[in-house]
Amino acid sequence: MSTEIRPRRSVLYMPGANERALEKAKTIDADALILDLEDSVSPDAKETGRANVVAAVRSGEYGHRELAIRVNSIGTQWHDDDVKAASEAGPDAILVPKVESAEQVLALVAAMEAAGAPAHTQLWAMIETPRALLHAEEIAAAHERLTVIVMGTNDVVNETYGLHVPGRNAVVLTSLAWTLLAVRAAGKVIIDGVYNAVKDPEGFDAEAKQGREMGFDGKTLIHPSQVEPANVAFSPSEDDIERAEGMIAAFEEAARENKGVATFNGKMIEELHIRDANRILAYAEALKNR
Ligand SMILES: CC(C)(COP(=O)(O)OP(=O)(O)OC[C@H]1O[C@@H](n2cnc3c(N)ncnc32)[C@H](O)[C@@H]1OP(=O)(O)O)[C@@H](O)C(=O)NCCC(=O)NCCSC(=O)C[C@H](O)C(=O)O
Ligand SMILES: [Mg+2]
Repeated sequence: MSTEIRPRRSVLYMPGANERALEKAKTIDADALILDLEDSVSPDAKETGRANVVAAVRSGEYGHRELAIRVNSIGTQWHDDDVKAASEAGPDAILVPKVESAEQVLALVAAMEAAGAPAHTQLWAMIETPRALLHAEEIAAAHERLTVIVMGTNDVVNETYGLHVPGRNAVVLTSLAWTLLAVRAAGKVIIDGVYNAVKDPEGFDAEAKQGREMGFDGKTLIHPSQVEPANVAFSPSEDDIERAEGMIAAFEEAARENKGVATFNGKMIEELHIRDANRILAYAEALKNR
C-alpha cells in the first residue's frame, strides 16, 4: 500500500465531448477530474470526445488536479480504442466502468501495458453492478496497479430496480458499506457515488456527510457547485485537528506514567485512537502543502 497522501475529496466528472467544461475545469478547485467517455457522451460524439480528452491530458494545463479518463465499458465497440488512446496519452489514471471480476482487472492491466501506458498511469475501477458487488473483494485486491475504486450508485439503483431516496436506500447503503470493507481490506482508496440533484445543496451536504461518516475518501461530483462542499465535507475541520492534537498530548502524558490508556474530553483513548489522530494531522498537513 502506498503511504503517499493524495487528497481525493472532490472528484469531478465532465463529459469528454463538452469542450467548455474541459476548459472550465482548469480553474475549478477539484482534487481530481474524470474526463468521461462513457455515459455522458452520446454514441455519435465518442470519437470527438476521445480526441478531446487525449488533448486535455497532453495539454499539461490542469495543475495539481489528478486526471483520469473514464473509458467505455468492456465489450462495447469503443472500449479497446479508448484504452489504447488513454494509455498513450498517459493520464494519472484510466477509470473503467462496470468492472465485474479479478480476471477483467488483469486483462485491463495487460491491455494498458500492451498500449505502452506509462508507469504513473494507475487503473481505477468502478463497482456498480450486482455481479461486481458480489466480487468486490477479489476486484479490489486483483492487482497493485488498481489503486482506486469508484462507486457507481446510479447504476446500482438501476440494476437493482430500486429508487433514489434521501439518505439512500438499504441496497445502496449495503453496497457502499460492503465495497468499502473490501477496499479497506485491500488497503486502497474508495470514492463515493454522485448526487444527481445539482440544485439541491442541502441534499448534497447531507449525502457528502454520510459518505464521510462511512469512511469514504471523497465523492464523485457532476457540477462545479459541488466541489467546495465536498472539499469541506472530506477535510478535517479545525475541531478535528484540535481534538487530534489534544488526544496525542493526553496520551503522551499517560505514557510518561507508563499507562497505555488515557481519557480526553471524558472519552477513553488508546494507541489505536492515536493512530487515527496522527492520520488526521498528516492529512491536514498534506492539504496545507498541496
Ligand atoms: C448536470 C449538467 C448537465 C448541468 O449542466 P448545465 O445546466 O449546463 O450547468 P450550468 O449551466 O449550471 O453550468 C455552469 C457552468 O459550469 C460548467 N460546468 C457544468 N458542469 C460541469 C462539469 N461537470 N465540469 C466542468 N464544468 C462544468 C458549464 O459549462 C458552465 O460553464 P460556463 O458556461 O463557462 O459558465 C452538467 O453539469 C454536466 O454535464 N455534468 C457532468 C455530467 C457527467 O459527466 N455525467 C457522467 C458522470 S456521472 C455517472 O456516470 C454516474 C455513475 O456511472 C453511476 O452509475 O452513478
Ligand atoms: Mg455508472
